[in-house]
Amino acid sequence: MRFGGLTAVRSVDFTVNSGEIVGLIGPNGAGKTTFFNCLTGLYVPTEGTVSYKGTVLPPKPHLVTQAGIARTFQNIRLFANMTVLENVLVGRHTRTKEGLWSALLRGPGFKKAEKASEERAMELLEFIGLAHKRDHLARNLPYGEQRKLEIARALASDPGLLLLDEPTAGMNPQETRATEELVFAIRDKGIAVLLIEHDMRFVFNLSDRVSVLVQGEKLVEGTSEVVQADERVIAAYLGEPFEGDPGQAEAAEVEAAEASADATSTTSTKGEAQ
Ligand SMILES: Nc1ncnc2c1ncn2[C@@H]1O[C@H](COP(=O)(O)OP(=O)(O)OP(=O)(O)O)[C@@H](O)[C@H]1O
Repeated sequence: MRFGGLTAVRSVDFTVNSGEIVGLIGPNGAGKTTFFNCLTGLYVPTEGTVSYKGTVLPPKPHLVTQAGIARTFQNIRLFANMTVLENVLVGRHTRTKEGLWSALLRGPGFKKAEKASEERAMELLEFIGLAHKRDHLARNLPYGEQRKLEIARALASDPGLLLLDEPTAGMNPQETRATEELVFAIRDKGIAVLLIEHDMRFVFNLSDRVSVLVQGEKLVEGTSEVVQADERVIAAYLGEPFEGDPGQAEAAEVEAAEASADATSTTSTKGEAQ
């Protein structure tokens, strides 16, 4: 995927199998979200294709959802002034066959479909533990529940593959643990999960396989153990391997941090004086 002169994702060949949880990690700007956007039809890749169950997908978001791939976004994208139930029902629309006229006339076919959709939405709310809040406005939910609701909305399209973009961003440790259980439960339903995450403990704990993107290219892919031990990953992403006298290295880091803090406070003092 190229943007003008910038190649954001280069020759990334990537497969997710059913029943798998796969983690996609990499430093900021590595191309992870761009890769998700290519998979879901938000971007039309400059070269290459995305296939689902052996069929090449047209790069159009609604067709990708219809085919069986659903996603959440890095930032919450709920309908804040709609209820919890309504938000899930919105995610259901790709699976209802009733057309516009039927919906407008609210004929018997529409009412039946509406009832079935509502039942399915309630099942999903039970599954994520928000059934008791069905009539609450989305904006009034605590942050962790809003993220859960996004996942329920994505599940409402009955996906075979769920893409989660930083599902634990901004969560406290309890919410993160609950999300971990939720992802396992989703996998246990037979849905494949591909997730972008910066929380390394979360990603290595959950994933059957982890793929590392660096500057738009796949650096390494393997089990959590393999990836965590890979020298290139440690150097490029997890931090330099620890070498030499720890005392000296620490002292140098503290000195550098103090020097930069001094510089910042001098600048801000100057700023205030002006
Ligand atoms: N629509 C766009 N137009 C131009 N450049 C873009 C566009 N989207 C992404 N990029 C660039 O592509 C590169 C990859 O960005 P991307 O957001 O995919 O990285 P990321 O790995 O998801 O980062 P982060 O972890 O910070 O979310 C960056 O250099 C970014 O500036």
